[in-house]
Amino acid sequence: MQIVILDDAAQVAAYGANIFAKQLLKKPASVLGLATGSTPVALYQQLIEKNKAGDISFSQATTFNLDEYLGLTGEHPQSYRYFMNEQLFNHVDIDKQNTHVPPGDAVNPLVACTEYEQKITAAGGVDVQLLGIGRNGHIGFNEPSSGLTSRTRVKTLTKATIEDNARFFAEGEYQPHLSITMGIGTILEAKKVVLLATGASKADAVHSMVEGPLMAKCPASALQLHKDAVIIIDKAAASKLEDLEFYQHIEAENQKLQAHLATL
Ligand SMILES: N[C@@H]1[C@@H](O)[C@H](O)[C@@H](COP(=O)(O)O)O[C@@H]1O
Repeated sequence: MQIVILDDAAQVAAYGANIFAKQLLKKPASVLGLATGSTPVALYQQLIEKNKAGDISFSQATTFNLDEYLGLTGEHPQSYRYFMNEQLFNHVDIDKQNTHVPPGDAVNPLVACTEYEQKITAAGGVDVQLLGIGRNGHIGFNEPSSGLTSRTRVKTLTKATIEDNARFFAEGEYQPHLSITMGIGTILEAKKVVLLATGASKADAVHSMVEGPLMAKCPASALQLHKDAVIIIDKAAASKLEDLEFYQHIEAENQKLQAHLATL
């Protein structure tokens, strides 16, 4: 794991956006794995700005989102399809036909899960997967106890996740308890994964992910198995890491090496 500790959420978003921008410059027809939640919003804003400035283009890109609420259509304002349209797709030069979010209104959700996996494979697999993390260590909607080799499937949300996400729903509004999510095994097949976490409320989850044992109780700990996982966090989210100074030292050395390599 590469652990990048930055001062604040704005720096986290900028660092993450640069990874995606570089990926699009290197390979315009990239397959990008995308995430919802409040954390990636600032990163998407940066990508929109870079696109409007003509620095990057999504015209050849394909995207696959991690998850969707089961029971909501893409027109529902709390659906993740709606979120992605609002936060990114409507503002960049992407062909919406090439954007994929698991179908929350699928007649047969099990078939939809298999088809989603097939589409990812047919696209050549995900080049860079963006992730947030839940306070309980979930990635996508892979809640604690999720199989570490799981594939796209229907998952039941925990009470804690429902409560965390209740802020997006109006009082009395129907809030789904089920989702379709890429599995942990699906996520681990991305060539690179980039996880963002900001704020003190994520400090315990970040600690378990980075320094805890590999365990289904903390689904994000599965990223310890990935050969190219970049964890970008602010100081508040890093505040419970035991070896904080060591990670900062590694990153400083890493920056020096990158600067040297750029001169060759
Ligand atoms: N399914 C999403 C996750 O993909 C996201 O990482 C998490 C954290 O969201 P936030 O960034 O708002 O804390 O929320 C939801 O449960």
